[in-house]
Amino acid sequence: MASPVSQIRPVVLSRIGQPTKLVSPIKPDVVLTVIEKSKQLAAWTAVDHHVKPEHRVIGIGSGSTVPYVVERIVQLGAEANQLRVFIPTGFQSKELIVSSGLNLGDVDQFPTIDVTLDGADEVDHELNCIKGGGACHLREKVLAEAANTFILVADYRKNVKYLGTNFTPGVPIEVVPFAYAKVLQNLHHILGSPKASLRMAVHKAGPVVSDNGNFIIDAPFDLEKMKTPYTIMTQIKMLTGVVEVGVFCNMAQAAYFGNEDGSVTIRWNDGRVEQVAAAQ
Ligand SMILES: O=C[C@H](O)[C@H](O)[C@H](O)COP(=O)(O)O
Repeated sequence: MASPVSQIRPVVLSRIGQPTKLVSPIKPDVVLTVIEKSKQLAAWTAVDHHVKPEHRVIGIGSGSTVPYVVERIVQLGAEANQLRVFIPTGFQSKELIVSSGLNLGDVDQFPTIDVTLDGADEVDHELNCIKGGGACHLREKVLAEAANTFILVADYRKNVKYLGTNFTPGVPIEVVPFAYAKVLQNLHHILGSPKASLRMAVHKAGPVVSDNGNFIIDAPFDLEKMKTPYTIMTQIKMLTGVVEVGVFCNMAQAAYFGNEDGSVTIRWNDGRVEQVAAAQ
């Protein structure tokens, strides 16, 4: 299948007296700042390491880092991708897959995925992570579980010792709408998150509604509690009305972090940490 972005070339914006700026072809309105460049480095390197020629079913996550995953996959060429099917984690990644000319599938057709690549809001040294800053964590967790290999991609700000260090809105929790007030009450008074709140939409009156028609609660916990993410995750998940919790434990094989200096840090689930030069 021909891809509209199969001939990706970096776009160089240059005006007299101004520094040259790289612009991503897949995000043409985004000048590659250090942070954007870091996301791209992580994504490209992860694709180079984990998307193998024999892979046929590939999970595509959500967020602002994942477009660079798709950018690199498209660079593999139409021939490499023609027998592949790409599974989205929500509306955004579905649009990304379709607009990139890649074949779209769904996890109910392909419950086993070769590799899923996804972003994260924060990742600790044991590869536990917070996800759901974009309200996509339910589908993301399903695709992470369905994958033989689950890989995280992020910029250097997400590489932390303990969850909740830089990402402060709290743990994203998807809840069925009619139960939100009760779940909030339980978070405030039983689980120790007095500032837990319903996520409100920005350009719409009322709450954020997920791709699954549910509400999202953000529940910040103190750092001591976040040092045991599995416990927090299971306690929240036990609350009636909770559909999924944006804490992922023991799921990722590796996390790729693009750094400010152009290198990439790779954390593996066996504790190894590697520093590699960026993908070209
Ligand atoms: O719901 C959104 C997802 O979990 C994203 O993968 C996460 O928020 C990270 O997004 P970004 O790459 O934009 O930081």
